[in-house]
Amino acid sequence: MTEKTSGAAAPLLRLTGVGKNYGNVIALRDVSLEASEGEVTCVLGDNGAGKSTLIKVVAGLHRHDTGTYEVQGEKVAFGSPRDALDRGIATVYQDLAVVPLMPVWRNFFLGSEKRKRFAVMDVEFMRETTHREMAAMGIDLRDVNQPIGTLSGGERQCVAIARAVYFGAKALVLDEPTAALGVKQAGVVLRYVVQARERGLAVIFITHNPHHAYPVGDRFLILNRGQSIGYHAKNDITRDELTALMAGGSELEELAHELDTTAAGTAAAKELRKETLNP
Ligand SMILES: Nc1ncnc2c1ncn2[C@@H]1O[C@H](COP(=O)(O)OP(=O)(O)OP(=O)(O)O)[C@@H](O)[C@H]1O
Repeated sequence: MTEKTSGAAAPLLRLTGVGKNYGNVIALRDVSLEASEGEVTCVLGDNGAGKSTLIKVVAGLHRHDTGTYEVQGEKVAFGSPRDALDRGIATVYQDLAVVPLMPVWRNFFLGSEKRKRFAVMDVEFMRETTHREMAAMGIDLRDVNQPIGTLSGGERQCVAIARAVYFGAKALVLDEPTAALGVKQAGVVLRYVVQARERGLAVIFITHNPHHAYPVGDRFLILNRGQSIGYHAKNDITRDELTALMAGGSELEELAHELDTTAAGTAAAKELRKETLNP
């Protein structure tokens, strides 16, 4: 477990025994997690595991029904994403709310435009700032005037991350930022995740890919059907163990067991077990 030198200081964000129902669907049950400055907490889970619901609680879109949510040691129950943002919790969704035909800098400042006297937009300032902030995160944009729609998916994610950092986020919640990306682009985004951590943010990184989570994560929460099936610090778990847990360990064993009833099936079951433990 990565011990913080700050000793007794409360983590930036802490969920304890949180539950959330949609009518009689239990989307989350008794889930706990912490996110501290300068750390990446990964939340892993398959479809329907409860990842989106967890994000919505953290981001202020939904209130939790049970358990507690604390920010810097203070209990909160956000009524809207604005409340969460006011406490420094910024969420970057996979389907980024960008205006594709507008320049990168306009998207960077969208809704928070810098103005000079007589409400005239300070375009120069916004262009320079966008370029500088992107460079600080390790991306050298040739032209901040280019429409954001011309950037790659990975670069667009990076603009959103840089923007959140610039506007003072203390905690950054990333909703499957690498899901729709190829290996190279995913690598670019992972580099940003590390950058955000280096800049002292508490990062919550939602993903279903243990190969993306493991290299950048400090803690790992694995969800399955709304419940935690593991919460580990990096030095408590290997990448292979994380992958096996994520693959739904017992479910795969069940699948292998079913396959293992004929000679041909035995070979496939063996393969499946091997795959799960040594991806
Ligand atoms: N608005 C809703 N009303 C009813 N049930 C819901 C609602 N949103 C989610 N659920 C249910 O809650 C459970 C958790 O869903 P959630 O979307 O949080 O999972 P997820 O891990 O994000 O999955 P995915 O990766 O497929 O988005 C699922 O069984 C889902 O069907």
